[in-house]
Amino acid sequence: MVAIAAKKKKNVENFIAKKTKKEEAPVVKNTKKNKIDDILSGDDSEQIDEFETESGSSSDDSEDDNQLKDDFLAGKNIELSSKAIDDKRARQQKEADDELKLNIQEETEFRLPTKEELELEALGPPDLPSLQRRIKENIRILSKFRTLKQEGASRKDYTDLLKTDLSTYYGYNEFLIGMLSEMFRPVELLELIEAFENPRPMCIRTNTLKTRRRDLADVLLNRGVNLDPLGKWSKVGLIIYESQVPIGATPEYMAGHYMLQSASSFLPVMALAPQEKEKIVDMAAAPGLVFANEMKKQRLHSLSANISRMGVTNTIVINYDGRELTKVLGVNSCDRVLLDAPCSGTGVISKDESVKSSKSIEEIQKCAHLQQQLILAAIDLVDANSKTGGYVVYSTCSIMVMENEAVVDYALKKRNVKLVSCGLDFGEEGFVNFRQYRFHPSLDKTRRIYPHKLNMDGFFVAKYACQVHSDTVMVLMEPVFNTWIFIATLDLFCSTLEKNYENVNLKKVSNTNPIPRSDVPSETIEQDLNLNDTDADGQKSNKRQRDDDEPQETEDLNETPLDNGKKKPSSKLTEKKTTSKTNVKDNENEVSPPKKRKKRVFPSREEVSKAR
Ligand SMILES: C[S@@+](CC[C@H](N)C(=O)[O-])C[C@H]1O[C@@H](n2cnc3c(N)ncnc32)[C@H](O)[C@@H]1O
Repeated sequence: MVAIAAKKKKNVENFIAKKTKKEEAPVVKNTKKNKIDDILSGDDSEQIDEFETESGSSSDDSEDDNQLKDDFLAGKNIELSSKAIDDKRARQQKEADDELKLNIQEETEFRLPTKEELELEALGPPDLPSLQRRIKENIRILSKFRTLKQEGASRKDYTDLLKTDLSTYYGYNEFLIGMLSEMFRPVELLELIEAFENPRPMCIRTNTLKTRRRDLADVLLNRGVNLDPLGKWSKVGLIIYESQVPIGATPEYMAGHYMLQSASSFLPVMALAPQEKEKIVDMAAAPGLVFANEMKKQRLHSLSANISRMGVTNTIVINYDGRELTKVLGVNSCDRVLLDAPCSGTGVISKDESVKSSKSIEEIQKCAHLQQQLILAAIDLVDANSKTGGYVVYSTCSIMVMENEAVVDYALKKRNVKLVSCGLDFGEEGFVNFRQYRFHPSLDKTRRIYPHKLNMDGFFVAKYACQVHSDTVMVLMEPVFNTWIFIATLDLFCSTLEKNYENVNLKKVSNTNPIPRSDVPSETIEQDLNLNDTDADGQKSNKRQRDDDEPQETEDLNETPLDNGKKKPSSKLTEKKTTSKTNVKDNENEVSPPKKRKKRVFPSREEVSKAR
């Protein structure tokens, strides 16, 4: 006992020493105590409190105070000390006055640049500090528009400038910045974009087949890894702040004690939520089987390597296009399907900056079309009459509505399934209304994860599920590149997994397909998604071409956002949207020539990051 206590104490000391060195943790602030509470016993809390006190004592103020204290102790004249205090106060007052003056100056000075000024600006390299100031000022004005706006200027003048400035400053293409600005208010848009500039914290998932999180944390702490539990919602995750050893090459990693995984990626398996009794009892009674399918041959090697490293033994790796799986495994042959679909990656820009400028409407449509096909195949694999149910979880690391709510809504219309809660008590509700689109009301049961809100990768989860009482077959469709397979398996086998989540999101209620729903408006986003006449179900789509003069809604930066960041459907109609829509359609069908645009001069990536 004494030896264990001493070891724990040493761990704490190590931990504290490391914490002092590291920068402030991105997700969990003030967590040293939490961590110790969670990982170790309470004996060392005094030291931790001490550390916290010490760590907060290096400000300018305390330096000044120490100086005063030293002077006083050295017997210097008390008047001197008093003068020093007065000087300090005067200095602080002057700084505050200067800042106030600067603010007033900025408030009165900001004006929208003229067309000529903008044209001139576009000819030279961008002045990034001025752009940054202008973005901030613009957003400040937009958030108090009536009071602060320039006389005669419209909201659109400001939002157009904002979109252009954001594109130039952060390197986004016009399409993506336009899409994002339709989803978020200006302040939140900037928060999101800023969040994409920074990496998310590294997380690991404990392989509970081989170890316990507490033991793993202990070993890693001793190796010089600075870590914390990943929050109350996960019992197996650890967040890594800093490490003196490569996390992907420790002996514990090699031995399959953990898996590197982003926090968002924990969610689909949580949403699938096999319940403890079902898993353990039923699995022991009739061992579970996981089909891990991956279409790309070159990814099979790492998939198999992971499976074997993690000690997973109940898995069959197969190599098919997910859309063909019903032919391979049979229609209505499975109890659950997890579809972590291939997507545009617009939720993980911090991992892949190229997404900022490489994604176009055509590419998003292409992804969405494939996702539609995959989700139908996933549902078709599930047996609605299965004793255990038949749940499908759909997830993407995209934040585009077209790849998420629109795909889920599409499946609701094409199959006899229903949405139920994901069982995740965080994240934003999925959109029910977006621009002119109206999705099924139950879409509010899906979950959106944003980096600026939760410091997790942008993600979307919807659970397509049937009630399960014991697991016999689980198909991880396509997605299992390197994680789901054993994660799902671990969750099936182990009693330490997350639970207490409502078990269903989209429930397959019948193996027959529905007649078209009449409770939704005929025009939905799916019509925008289908690039050709055949829909994802292989049937002729009833896609209706939008008349060019059909009224469109305003850009959402011009609309009043709802409190939760969603936009109220607006009845205000503008020409602008019709124009941009026509341009998109022009690309597809060449109806009319797109408007000529001046080519913008973008700074090089190096230029931008250097300046920033
Ligand atoms: C989002 S990733 C899956 C990531 C995985 N779940 C993980 O956590 O590591 C999507 C995967 O879908 C695969 N894929 C793309 N098109 C597919 C298709 N038609 N059928 C099956 N898999 C496909 C890609 O090769 C990629 O590995």
